[in-house]
Amino acid sequence: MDRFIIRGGNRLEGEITIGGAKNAGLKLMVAGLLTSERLRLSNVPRIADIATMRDLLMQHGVAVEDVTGDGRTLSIGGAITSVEAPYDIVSKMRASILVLGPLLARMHEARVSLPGGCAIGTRPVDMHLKGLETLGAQIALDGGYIHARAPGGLKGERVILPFASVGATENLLMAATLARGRTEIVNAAREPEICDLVTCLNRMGARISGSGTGTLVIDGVEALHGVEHAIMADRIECGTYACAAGITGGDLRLIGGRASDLGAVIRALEEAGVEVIAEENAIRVRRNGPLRGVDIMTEPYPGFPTDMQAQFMAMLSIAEGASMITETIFENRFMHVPELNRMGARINVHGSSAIIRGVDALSGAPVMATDLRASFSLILAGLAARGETVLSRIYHLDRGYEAVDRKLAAVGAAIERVSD
Ligand SMILES: CC(=O)N[C@H]1[C@@H](OP(=O)(O)OP(=O)(O)OC[C@H]2O[C@@H](n3ccc(=O)[nH]c3=O)[C@H](O)[C@@H]2O)O[C@H](CO)[C@@H](O)[C@@H]1O
Ligand SMILES: C=C(OP(=O)(O)O)C(=O)O
Repeated sequence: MDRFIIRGGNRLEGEITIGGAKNAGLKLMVAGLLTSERLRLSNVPRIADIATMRDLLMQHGVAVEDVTGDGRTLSIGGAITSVEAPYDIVSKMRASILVLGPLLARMHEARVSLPGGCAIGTRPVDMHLKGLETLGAQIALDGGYIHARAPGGLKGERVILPFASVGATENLLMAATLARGRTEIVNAAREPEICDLVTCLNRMGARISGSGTGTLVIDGVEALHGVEHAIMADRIECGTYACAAGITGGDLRLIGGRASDLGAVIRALEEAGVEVIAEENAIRVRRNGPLRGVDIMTEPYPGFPTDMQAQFMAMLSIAEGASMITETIFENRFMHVPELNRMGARINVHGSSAIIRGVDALSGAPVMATDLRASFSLILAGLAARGETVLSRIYHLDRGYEAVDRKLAAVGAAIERVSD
């Protein structure tokens, strides 16, 4: 199993190119199930989750071709020969649940393994299922699988989500594009990745309005067609490297980063004493003065993203004064706390809040990654710590960050990937 060895203390300076967004790319790949024509996606990140989604689409019989031979442009399409999403793939990647709506819409049937919980929470899919039932699906749970049928096709309806779930919004949105009549999704999630999906679906011939608002209106169409679409830049990767500049007192230009997607993150960075300058097609992030403690609460977009919580916690662990981070999206997303404390941080968790008392310095230690963003928080801590940090279980990181060691080493970090 691979590990990262990080020797802390280097100030990071230079340019990092931000890749395509994992959380947009995965859903855009799934959108390929909605048409028999070719969907060509560019700016594809080379990460493990994209490879897993490729396996899943191929399991459905759909072709996924690497057009340019470098994994950056994928052409997806063809006949669906299986409506089953098996346990071994779904258990690797929860986003697999998103094939449910498109399969139902196009094939009128789907058999998808229940994803179960993961390191950050129980993560039920009740809103996905209830919403699809409202659109006329008959759903049965059997042997750990969701068996869904819509013999006469799905029918547009008004669906009110009790919580603005990203995944439920996307599943229902994709299902509704091929349903009969009008669907309204009320209390829809407004994440930029959903807007990217809507843009692509509309280009494919879907009739969706309300993108970026809490109500999506979808007028179903007979069929969608193939298009080309470039995946948006990854706002979470961008925010993560912004924290790398913040924690090391560095100066990074994040090429491709879009300030408009990062409002709450930029506000929190600035409050913490990190300067952020929006440039054309880039964001420059630097810190000269001290880091200051800030209070943060995670919320659905446009609030502060839960996917940036662990990285901010690492950065605030060496800030002047205290910070409080409240996690409202997932019930168990503090697994990085004991690992950060092993590196000398002073963090206490009280229910859904963590109190971070800034320390003068962290010290390197062997630590273990527990999930994707938690893994990066430990890298950030390692970059700022005295001495050597050895981060194991980095397969979590490979799910969603491309070439972390190469990108960080290019801006001055002492980081090395080693295999046992
Ligand atoms: C692949 C992807 O895009 N993942 C993102 C997506 O996850 P995901 O789509 O799973 O996140 P959701 O917005 O659906 O989940 C938010 C909360 O709602 C709960 N819930 C959700 C659905 C449901 O049917 N019932 C239910 O109770 C979840 O357990 C969680 O506590 O949005 C999250 C919130 O921004 C991000 O952290 C993830 O990175
Ligand atoms: C939680 C995340 O992803 P997933 O929903 O795929 O687990 C994430 O990207 O931080």
